[in-house]
Amino acid sequence: MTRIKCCGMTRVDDAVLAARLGVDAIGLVFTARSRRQVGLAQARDIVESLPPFVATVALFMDDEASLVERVLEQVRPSLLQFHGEETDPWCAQFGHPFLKALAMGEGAAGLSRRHDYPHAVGLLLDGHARGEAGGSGKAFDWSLLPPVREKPLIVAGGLGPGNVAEAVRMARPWAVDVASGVESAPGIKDPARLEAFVRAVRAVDAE
Ligand SMILES: O=C(O)c1ccccc1N[C@@H]1O[C@H](COP(=O)(O)O)[C@@H](O)[C@H]1O
Repeated sequence: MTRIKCCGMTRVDDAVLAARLGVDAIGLVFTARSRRQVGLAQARDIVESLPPFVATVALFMDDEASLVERVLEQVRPSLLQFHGEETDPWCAQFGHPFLKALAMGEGAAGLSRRHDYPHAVGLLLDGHARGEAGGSGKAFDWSLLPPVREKPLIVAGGLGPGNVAEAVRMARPWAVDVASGVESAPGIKDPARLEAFVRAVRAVDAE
């Protein structure tokens, strides 16, 4: 079964709906480089609204270690996600499981960096170019995913209800991750689009 992460949650109601629809993980963006940035109290409210077995992922992009530490202490996310130029030892310093995002804007070059992160529990391949923020709605060539995977691979970037089935069929990833493709505005999830996204993934899983 393909896991689903819905990133850039800013409202309790959206997170509760995502959980009800069967989303496996929600993402909370703490970097100031995002239009979906949440504060600590807002993030804690969202995390506390979730039922058991829905994972929470705290996203950073070249942020200070002190911010990551505050989030770990006050929000207690299941996983960290690093979206910038962070190195493997830097990401590992928190002693908390993390995903490392690789920018797939230059195609296979991004994928070649997967060997640089031995401590990551998974790699998130996003369509943005190196140095750019994610959450931009840019897709990459899903046929680039290698057949042999040392770690879980998560496909992100430019996914939505209309193309996620094709992405899953082509790439057979561990999980898919979506932000802008299920929104009516940055950080505001659209219930119909979110439901259609989950349905599309589950339909391919059932094929
Ligand atoms: O969502 C953001 O605002 C964001 C900001 C900075 C780095 C990463 C960000 N989001 C991640 O990007 C992927 C792809 O987003 P989209 O679906 O193309 O809009 C998203 O899933 C987040 O993991």
